[in-house]
Amino acid sequence: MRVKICGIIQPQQSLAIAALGATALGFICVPTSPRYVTIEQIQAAIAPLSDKIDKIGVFANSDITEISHIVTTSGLTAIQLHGDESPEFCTQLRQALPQVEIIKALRVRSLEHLQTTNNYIDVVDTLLLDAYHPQQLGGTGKTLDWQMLQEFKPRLPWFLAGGLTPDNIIDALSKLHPNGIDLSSGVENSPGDKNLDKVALLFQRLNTF
Ligand SMILES: O=C(O)c1ccccc1NCC(=O)[C@H](O)[C@H](O)COP(=O)(O)O
Repeated sequence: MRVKICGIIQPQQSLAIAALGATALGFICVPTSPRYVTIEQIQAAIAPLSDKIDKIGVFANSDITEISHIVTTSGLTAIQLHGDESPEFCTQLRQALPQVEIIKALRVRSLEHLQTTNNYIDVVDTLLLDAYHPQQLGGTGKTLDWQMLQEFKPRLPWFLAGGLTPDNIIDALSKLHPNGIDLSSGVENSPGDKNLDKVALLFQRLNTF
């Protein structure tokens, strides 16, 4: 299973978190986020990492020129679209960056809204389900309604996100079967400052599951 730790700011934490077992690290390229990182910060965080680790840039409603510039200059290997990007936008992004994994995040508002993931099946590689918050785009610590996801079995691999912590992860995985999990605030001291003891506890719990 893929394990993504998102919202990394400090280069030394990226190496430590990869060493603890993360398969993917997320870098927030959304300027309004307290976890926002510049191209230079991403380069510094990515430099010591092995090729096996996925380096995911998180964007929200950015244009293709900007995404392409950040991805190609920083060394990111995947793009997570966390805003209101349409399937048409995803198709154009694929044409611009054919080698890069595209992950479409959906901030799930309702069961009906969840069905909109069907529109992305042919145009992205991976889906990510996050919790909806009226004021914040992500990193909210808010948990999804797992009951609502019981029947969610898309044709694409998917990440479960939203309020996951070392304390609730086993409960989540005993109810749902995502291909990956994504944690941010549940393993932090404060936005962008990851708590390595909590990250270690997460992998300890995952290893016993
Ligand atoms: O984390 C942010 O600050 C953020 C800001 C704007 C768009 C997306 C953002 N995060 C996206 C993520 O992938 C987070 O890992 C995801 O929302 C889960 O966060 P959390 O509930 O804190 O585990």
